[in-house]
Amino acid sequence: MHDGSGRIAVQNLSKQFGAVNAVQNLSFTVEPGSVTGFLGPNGAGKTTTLRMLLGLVTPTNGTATINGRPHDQLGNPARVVGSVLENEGFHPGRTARNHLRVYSAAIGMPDQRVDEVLGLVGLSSAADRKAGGFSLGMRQRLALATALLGNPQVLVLDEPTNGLDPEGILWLRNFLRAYAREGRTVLVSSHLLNEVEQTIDQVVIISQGMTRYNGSLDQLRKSNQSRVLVQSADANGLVAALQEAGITQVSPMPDGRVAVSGATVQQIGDISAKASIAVYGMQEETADLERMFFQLTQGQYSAPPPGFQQQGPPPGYQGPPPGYQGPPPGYQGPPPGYAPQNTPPPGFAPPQQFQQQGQPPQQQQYQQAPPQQQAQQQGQNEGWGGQG
Ligand SMILES: Nc1ncnc2c1ncn2[C@@H]1O[C@H](COP(=O)(O)OP(=O)(O)OP(=O)(O)O)[C@@H](O)[C@H]1O
Repeated sequence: MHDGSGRIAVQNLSKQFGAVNAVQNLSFTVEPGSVTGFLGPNGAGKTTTLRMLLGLVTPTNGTATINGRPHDQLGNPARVVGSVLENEGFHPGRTARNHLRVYSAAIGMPDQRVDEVLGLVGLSSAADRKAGGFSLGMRQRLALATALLGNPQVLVLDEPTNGLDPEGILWLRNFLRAYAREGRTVLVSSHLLNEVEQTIDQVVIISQGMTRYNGSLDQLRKSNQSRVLVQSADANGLVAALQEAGITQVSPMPDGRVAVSGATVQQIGDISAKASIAVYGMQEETADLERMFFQLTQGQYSAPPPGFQQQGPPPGYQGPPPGYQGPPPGYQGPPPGYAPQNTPPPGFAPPQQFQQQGQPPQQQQYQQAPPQQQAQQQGQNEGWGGQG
């Protein structure tokens, strides 16, 4: 039997598809009581890892367990773990209620649970509509309702914000945080840190199939990795001089400045003086979370997000706080082959979040759960438009 701990443990997990190393020696644990973000750029190996955890793909090496057991040894797994993976299919001619009844019967839950989960995801008023006519956001909710049927201790969601409008994202955030507060385990994958940043407390960051960071989001935020922006008489000369001195995280910026990580202002000043390059100014800049995520996963982006290099420190910024002690615990170094890239190659498509900015919110297409169903949510879900 499983140990009932709610813990997810991934140990030395690898998956090779022919020549593709989709996941390489990945290890992390996810504890109950918090929402953990499983983050990495497109193709990092998130879906493959989750599919191994859910028994849908056989690992080449290593183990992925829930409650100390692989998925196929969980007994009635739907009562332990609920999941929503990409491309969930529904019979288009079947109503939401009937779809849920089929699944509910298959895992031995009473029909009454169907109405409960419809209420939990705010689909009660659409219960008798055919799933074929549902919007993407509604299909996401129906998939979540299906995952919740077994009242599982562990919830695993792959890119759950896809297709949700801002209101839906807020609703999902409140729902997941409340679910975790009940002592359950929630693991949510995303390639967009900013979409899950306000939802998660713990984070596992992977890139190129390997773990880059595993720890609390707060710790990552507080680590204050900084860089120095240098205005000099000769940017190329300064880059060469710094690299010769063994400082490798050096990137010329479009505005003529040079961004340097892993070196102090004094070191940079000494190196430029030795190379006889005049320095007109230096600014220390603390990394924001988005930039740290980018740094941790940089090897896999084809180019930095637009504006990435241009960001300056906020007004009033006075350098890193006293006591800065380097990268956070859990940081496992830059990806192999990391090389700063400053100019997007031809055909560069910016990450999705930048394409999405400025789009009008979609019209709300279904109704807030009635009060008695909200009550069923044990105070956890504040409903549409609820406050985070
Ligand atoms: N069935 C498969 N056969 C061959 N290669 C695969 C298969 N599934 C995944 N891959 C490859 O494994 C790598 C990791 O893919 P995966 O879908 O796990 O990444 P991901 O982090 O979930 O990406 P995304 O954010 O785009 O969903 C990719 O290079 C992908 O092309």
